[in-house]
Amino acid sequence: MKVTVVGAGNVGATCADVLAYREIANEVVLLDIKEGVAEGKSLDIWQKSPINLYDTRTIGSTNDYSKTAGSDVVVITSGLPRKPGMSRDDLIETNAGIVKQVTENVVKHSPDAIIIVVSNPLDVMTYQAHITSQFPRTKVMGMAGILDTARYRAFLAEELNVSPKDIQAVLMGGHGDTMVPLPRYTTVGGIPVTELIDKSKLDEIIERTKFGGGELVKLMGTSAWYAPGSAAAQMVEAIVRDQRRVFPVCVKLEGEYGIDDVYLGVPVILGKNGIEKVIELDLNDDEKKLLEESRNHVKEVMEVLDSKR
Ligand SMILES: NC(=O)c1ccc[n+]([C@@H]2O[C@H](COP(=O)([O-])OP(=O)(O)OC[C@H]3O[C@@H](n4cnc5c(N)ncnc54)[C@H](O)[C@@H]3O)[C@@H](O)[C@H]2O)c1
Ligand SMILES: O=C(O)C[C@H](O)C(=O)O
Repeated sequence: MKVTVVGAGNVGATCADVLAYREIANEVVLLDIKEGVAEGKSLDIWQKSPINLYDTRTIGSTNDYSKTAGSDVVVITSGLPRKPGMSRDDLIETNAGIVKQVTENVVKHSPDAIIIVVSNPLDVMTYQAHITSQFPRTKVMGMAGILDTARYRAFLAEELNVSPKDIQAVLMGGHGDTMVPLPRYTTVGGIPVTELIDKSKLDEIIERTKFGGGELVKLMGTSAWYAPGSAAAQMVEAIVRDQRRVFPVCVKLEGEYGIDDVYLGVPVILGKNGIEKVIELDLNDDEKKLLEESRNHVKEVMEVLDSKR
């Protein structure tokens, strides 16, 4: 299996590193527009192989897409990260151009690839990759739900003083402040979370999760990369190993949840064909309302993109 990661910055390099040391692919190509960066980082990851004992070959490229040819999966992380005081949507203009240009090259050299978008604003950049590639919706998706859910699970594990491994949860909606956490579908070792934590504390954790990306931007002056890079690698793994994992993933909805033509995070089954199935949960009225608000927000930003095309 061959995987390309476009963008050798914080998220892309982390993703390539996880793909290599977990031997998720035989070959990982890291590509960046900045001279030497991708070559340097992939060489560094390769030189770590005798220490960490893996044989995934990592190859770097300065914007030479011929090296990426025939990739099975392409992860797009290229684009600006936000700085303190910015929203993800503020990145739209610059990143839409970058994602468009990158996707055109990906399609040319890897026409059968499955594309995973990471660049922000996530839902709308997934839309951009989809319209540029013209690939079926099952093969163009965005990574955000695994990350948002991981933050929620980590905060819950800390509060309950239990292993994060035992917390199962699902979050839906756009990757932003309107994301929709679902306490009804959150369990701790099979026990509904609502039996273990009081409502006000759970509400606090949900609020912290919604602004989890911003919390890190404020601390570091740029956005997160360890969890995002690992989350993207986990999606790649589910595809290349045909694991049929159930993850929240950003996908174009075509009537599911009563929503058409909008890119939103929903639970899906992820396997060798990409999105194998969109899972439709039976949401209650409050949850439906939150999802509708999230849908409206993403749709507005999609319209901004449409107006600039
Ligand atoms: N979906 C998520 O959950 C999530 C999480 C974290 C970050 N992000 C987003 O991912 C993106 C990358 O974040 P980062 O922290 O790695 O940023 P970064 O600045 O560290 O890396 C971005 C890289 O993209 C490269 N690049 C820019 N234009 C390019 C082009 N046309 N072709 C190839 N490479 C190009 C840059 O040279 C840079 O190395 C940002 O948009 C950020 O907001 C999304
Ligand atoms: O917050 C950001 O800008 C980056 C990313 O979307 C995140 O949630 O960490």
